[in-house]
Amino acid sequence: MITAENLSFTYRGNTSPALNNLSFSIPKGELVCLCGTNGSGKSTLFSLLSGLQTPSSGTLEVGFIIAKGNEQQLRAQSALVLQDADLQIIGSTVAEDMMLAFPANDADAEATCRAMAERFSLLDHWDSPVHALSYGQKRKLCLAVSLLSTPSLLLLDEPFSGLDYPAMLEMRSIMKANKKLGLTQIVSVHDLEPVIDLADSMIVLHHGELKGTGVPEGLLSSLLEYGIRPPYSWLREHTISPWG
Ligand SMILES: Nc1ncnc2c1ncn2[C@@H]1O[C@H](COP(=O)(O)OP(=O)(O)OP(=O)(O)O)[C@@H](O)[C@H]1O
Repeated sequence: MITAENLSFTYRGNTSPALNNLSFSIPKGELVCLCGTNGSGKSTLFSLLSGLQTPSSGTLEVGFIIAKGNEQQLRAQSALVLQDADLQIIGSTVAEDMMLAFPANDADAEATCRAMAERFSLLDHWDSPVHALSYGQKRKLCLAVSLLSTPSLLLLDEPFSGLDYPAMLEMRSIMKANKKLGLTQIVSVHDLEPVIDLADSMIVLHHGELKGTGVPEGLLSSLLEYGIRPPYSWLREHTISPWG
């Protein structure tokens, strides 16, 4: 369970808050669609949820970890997958990038990493230099590495951007599999189409304010007001059609 109560955050040197007085809760295992226009505060919320930033005021509880004050534990339990894979990959090969998630003396590390590489269809690239991977493969590598730490919260920043149709289908399959495993996932998107049918709930941000939270059906009609385009099936006949 994730709970935010009157959560606010202001960047150093800024006069207005990037997030202002947010209160919401997310049950364990949900897939949440986080949406808002550019600058609405999505990345900032991810920074707080992943322990990279500390709330300026209010509280944030992830599992039994309460920020502020426990950001280190928050970092251990939340996995943030950035939109730009090149900012996240630190190894020189797929194998090295994955193995860096474990201490050097961990005897089980290679088997665990190879199993994860297989799940993400990266095993054939095990010894490939990371610069030789495609954009989509790099993004899968980041996701695979983030899951190696068995997080309880997965934060995906624009996971569909730049992916082709088969890769988008694969990303959806990964999310569905994560959901089956009971992993809580928050997915930040500008375009709702490829994910809204998988979402249990939504969080809508606008200029750092929370404009809505709850099941998609209760929020989709209000989105245009905040510069977010509802999915086509909702505009046409107020339904959420399976994407694919
Ligand atoms: N490092 C920073 N220093 C100062 N202000 C920042 C910083 N990062 C973000 N901001 C400001 O905080 C507000 C929220 O930005 P944030 O990046 O969280 O929005 P976002 O919803 O993720 O946007 P986008 O969709 O463009 O990625 C914006 O007004 C932005 O200018």
